[in-house]
Amino acid sequence: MANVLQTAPQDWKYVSEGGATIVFSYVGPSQPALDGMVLRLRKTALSAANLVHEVREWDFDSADPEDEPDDPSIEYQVKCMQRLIPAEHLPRLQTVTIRRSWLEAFSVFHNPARPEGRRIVDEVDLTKKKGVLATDLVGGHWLAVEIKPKWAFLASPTYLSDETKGVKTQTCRFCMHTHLRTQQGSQEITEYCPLDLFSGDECRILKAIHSLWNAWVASNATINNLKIFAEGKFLTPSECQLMFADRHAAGLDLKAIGDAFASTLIQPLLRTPLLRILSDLQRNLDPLDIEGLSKLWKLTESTIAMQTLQGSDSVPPYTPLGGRSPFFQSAEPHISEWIDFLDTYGSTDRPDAANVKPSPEDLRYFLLAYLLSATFKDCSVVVKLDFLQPYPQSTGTISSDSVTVIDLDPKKMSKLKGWEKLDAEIVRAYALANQKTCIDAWKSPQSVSSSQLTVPNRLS
Ligand SMILES: O=P(O)(O)O[C@@H]1[C@@H](OP(=O)(O)O)[C@H](OP(=O)(O)O)[C@H](O)[C@H](OP(=O)(O)O)[C@H]1OP(=O)(O)O
Ligand SMILES: Nc1ncnc2c1ncn2[C@@H]1O[C@H](COP(=O)(O)OP(=O)(O)OP(=O)(O)O)[C@@H](O)[C@H]1O
Repeated sequence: MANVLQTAPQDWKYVSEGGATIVFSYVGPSQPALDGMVLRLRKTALSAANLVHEVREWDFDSADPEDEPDDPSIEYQVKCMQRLIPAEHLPRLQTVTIRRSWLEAFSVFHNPARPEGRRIVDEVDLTKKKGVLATDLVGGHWLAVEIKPKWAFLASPTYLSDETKGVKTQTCRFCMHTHLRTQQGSQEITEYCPLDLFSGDECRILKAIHSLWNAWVASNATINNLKIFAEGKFLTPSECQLMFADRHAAGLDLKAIGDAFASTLIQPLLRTPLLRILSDLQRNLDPLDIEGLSKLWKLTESTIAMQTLQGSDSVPPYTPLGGRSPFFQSAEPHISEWIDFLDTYGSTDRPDAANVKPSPEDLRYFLLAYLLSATFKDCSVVVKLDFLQPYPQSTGTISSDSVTVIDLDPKKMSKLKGWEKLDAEIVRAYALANQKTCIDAWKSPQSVSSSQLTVPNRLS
């Protein structure tokens, strides 16, 4: 196992972070186990961190790292993701041991490099004894473009309510969410629509790239849907000339640089099978929509309740979606259950979304499927590119396309309730808006005409 405890904080360089983790690339003295790798560490909210500092100041260095399981992303990738995504599109991951005193020094050293907006809400989780070492996708002699594409499909109408069907089958979730965010005061205005990026159509993918670029420029690189790195350096628009080989960019304005960027990025995006794989997975794993899933939860609960409490008129209250139901298994899935789920998902016996039964087995299947779909809706794609030329050329030093997917962490059952609430909020806000039409290039023509999931009136 690579030993990061023998490295100093200055042997690492801050790369970037998301809501849950923070990533550093190794820049210290050459050692085969660490060269070309990044360290991905879990974060914790500052309030939670303070609580832990107070209560458990004493024992972290002495605790045995073996007592802590590996970061869930490792097992999830090895046992699940590798069955769904070809290995060449996944980074290599391995577990490493860390220690509180090492993390403390590390965190103090690197905190100033973090964006203020992140620094005031969370910090490296000092209680963790394990981190993840991964292939460094941004740190070499190339341009790395990271796109967080988000939701790739329009909801299937099958289980939608009459109130939401019109909206959800016309406008994609990302565009509706952008509208809500704008209403809530977000300055990050974007015209990007994921359905363009996932369309497979050159003009539409170019449109998506230009929209991402414009939002990147307008936000001064603070949007989370597009990040650009040159030799590991996170770029802002004022540093765009670093995207070019030599000094070709001199005299080019941001519009011309955006054109060069789009005409270079379009090639790997058109060629890679990864976008289509992600879009198919998202769609196939979420055939019910959160609304259908919620109806299935209620119906399953009421069906079992009525069987259990035969003859009784008293109807139990519904457990919120994803909560602890007394009527069926609703715990967070363990890795062995994920493996069984994937066996079923890959078989001909998988439950039919057009004919869902209110049984604990079908419900459990669609719950896990939804969680897995959520992982693919929230992952990012990193594309390795040659440095730009002012006028696009077909030759390049990066011989084969490298398009890799990152952030494939498992999502938790406990998120379902929040997702249901957010979905309702997004659609409610959008119903009053001037609705745009998003074109889903891969929508299957057949859809079931009427909902099979009717919650009994007295229970709805
Ligand atoms: O709900 P969404 O679509 O806004 O996605 C969240 C992301 O917001 P985004 O829309 O990309 O700006 C959000 O991204 P940021 O932290 O805002 O960069 C997280 O990825 C979050 O996942 P988790 O809670 O860290 O597991 C994401 O939450 P999940 O819905 O994937 O749980
Ligand atoms: N293997 C890698 N090589 C280089 N950079 C990486 C790698 N993995 C992650 N990063 C960088 O670190 C950032 C944070 O990682 P990641 O997206 O996995 O975090 P997260 O907290 O899970 O994100 P989210 O908020 O989407 O849940 C990424 O956006 C990317 O810029």
